[in-house]
Amino acid sequence: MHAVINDIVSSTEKRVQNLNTKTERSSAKKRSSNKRDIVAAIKEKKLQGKVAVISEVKPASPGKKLRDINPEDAAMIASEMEKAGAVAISVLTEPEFFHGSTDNLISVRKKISLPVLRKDFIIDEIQFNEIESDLILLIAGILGDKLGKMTDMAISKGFEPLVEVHNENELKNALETKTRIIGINNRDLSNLGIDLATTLQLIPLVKDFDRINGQEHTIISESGMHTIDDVKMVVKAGADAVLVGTSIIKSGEIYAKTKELVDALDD
Ligand SMILES: O=P(O)(O)OC[C@@H](O)[C@@H](O)c1c[nH]c2ccccc12
Repeated sequence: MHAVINDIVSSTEKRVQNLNTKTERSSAKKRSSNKRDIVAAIKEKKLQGKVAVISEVKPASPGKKLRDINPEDAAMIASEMEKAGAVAISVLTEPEFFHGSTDNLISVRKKISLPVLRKDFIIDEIQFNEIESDLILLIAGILGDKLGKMTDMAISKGFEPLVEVHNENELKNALETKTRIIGINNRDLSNLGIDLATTLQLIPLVKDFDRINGQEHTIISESGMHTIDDVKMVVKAGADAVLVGTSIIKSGEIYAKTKELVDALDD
């Protein structure tokens, strides 16, 4: 794997060690019971002819600062995203490489009523006890054969898992878990390169699997989408939702840019 992802994982291992010394393993937190159901919300958006946009509160990506975001800003940004019709809000909580924070997520979740995704590198179950969120990201390429167990554990803690894949092997692994939601990351974590064709290649494999097994996964195309045409392309290919961070944050017009993507299918 590439240096950046290795660095992110080692930095996450240190965070996990700190959590362990704080003995938070015993203070198991369950997500609060008022369920913000993203699967139902995505279906509803689609029925309205709108694009289900998961809009991301993202201060930076590795080596690229986007915008300083403190908890107060995070709530304001998320609130504009909600007004513009976003179906859910993703909040980076990884501190070192993405400049995120758990305080940003707490502040967002208090302010808005949409489902909130915790965007972080989850490698140990103790991280489930850190903070409440509606969804939690599990990255197949990082968890490897721990993916199934971590998915079960996330569900038992009351989280909706979003299992992220980037290639066919990771997808096969993901489809063996109990997740209802598959995220197809167009960004290759090993070199950070973007290729929207990743979504187009993997969607048919999910659809085939679902047809054969009588299942219905919700598919989210993630990363690297900037324009109305980008979004139209992945939706036409069968994506149920899109996850967009950089282009919304960088635009400086959170409401207008989110709305533009939500309305991408309007004539
Ligand atoms: O900023 P973008 O290219 O619109 O991408 C958003 C989101 O998909 C991206 O932040 C992301 C996808 N998977 C991740 C895993 C960890 C951290 C971040 C991510």
